[in-house]
Amino acid sequence: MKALVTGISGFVGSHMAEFLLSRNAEVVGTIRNRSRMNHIEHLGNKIRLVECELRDPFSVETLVEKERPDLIFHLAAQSFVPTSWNSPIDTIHNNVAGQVNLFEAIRRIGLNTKIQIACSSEEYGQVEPGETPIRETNPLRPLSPYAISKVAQDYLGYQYYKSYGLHVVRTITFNHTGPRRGENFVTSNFAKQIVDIEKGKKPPVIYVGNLEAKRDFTDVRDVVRGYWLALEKGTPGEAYNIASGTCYTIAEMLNTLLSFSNVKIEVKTDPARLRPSDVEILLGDYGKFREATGWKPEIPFERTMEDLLHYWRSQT
Ligand SMILES: Nc1nc2c(ncn2[C@@H]2O[C@H](COP(=O)(O)OP(=O)(O)O[C@H]3O[C@H](CO)[C@@H](O)[C@H](O)[C@@H]3O)[C@@H](O)[C@H]2O)c(=O)[nH]1
Repeated sequence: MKALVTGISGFVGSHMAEFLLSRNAEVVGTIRNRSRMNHIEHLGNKIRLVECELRDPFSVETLVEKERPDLIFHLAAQSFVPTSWNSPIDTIHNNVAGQVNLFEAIRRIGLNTKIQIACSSEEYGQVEPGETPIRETNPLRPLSPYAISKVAQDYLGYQYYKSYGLHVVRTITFNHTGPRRGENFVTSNFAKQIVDIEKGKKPPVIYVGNLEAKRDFTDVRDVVRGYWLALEKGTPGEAYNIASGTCYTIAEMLNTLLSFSNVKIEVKTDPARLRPSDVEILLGDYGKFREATGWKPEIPFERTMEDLLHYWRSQT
């Protein structure tokens, strides 16, 4: 079983690679010339890396023709919401063109590859009272260029299944975190600030943005198991929420992190961390995915938060 992971050097990609190796899959991953390798160095020659620029159709077609994977986990993306306001066209081009190039390559070469695509709960955007927990049937009211790029990826998955019969499974993943989460994202950002304070690298002040937002966090290690099950048992063309079914305010998430540390910290709002529009609440109903695959989250939120702090403590 050969699995291709796009974005293998990223946060989710590195966990996906570890999971696939535990299932004895042959793992090939795409990197770009500027990719950082620190998340996958420990995997050594257990995985094979191929340089591929997903925005370039020739690069993608060459890769797909040569590798002919059985499974694709399409995780490469510009995934940070604030960046999408600074460079909306780049986010949309990167996320949408990369996926179209993959789909077109599979279709033109005529492979039966099963493809998981990483859609996002950001697509739901403005969620009205009474709509939580959010089901896949909820209207999409995206609130950022990033969310728009994910709506496009999501519906391209639907369209390529309907038009050409491509085996695409659309996973709509709610927030996920754990060791190696990039430091821009809120859980890692706060964990790293706490660890920097513990190590005396910065004064005991933690800078924050909107602490009122509510998010549904799943451990990345549960998420990648979900992606595997999505291709093993999911129905092509369908969209599935992957979530924990519980949500916390960002303030509660911060307090959970602080409960694992001894430092006394002052919390200050940094206006630069506030967004033009922020999604107020994301709380997912994963019943459809559970029904189809048997998946449920196994790692409790507190353990994820503690592991994240341990991760940052282990970094120099
Ligand atoms: N990044 C960040 N966010 C902050 C901060 N303070 C408060 N927040 C709030 O924390 C929430 C989560 O922010 P992020 O961690 O940046 O994630 P996101 O915008 O929810 O997007 C993540 O989840 C999506 C799925 O819903 C993913 O698709 C996306 O790639 C990303 O992982 C947002 O409401 C944000 O305003 C801060 O200092 N930094």
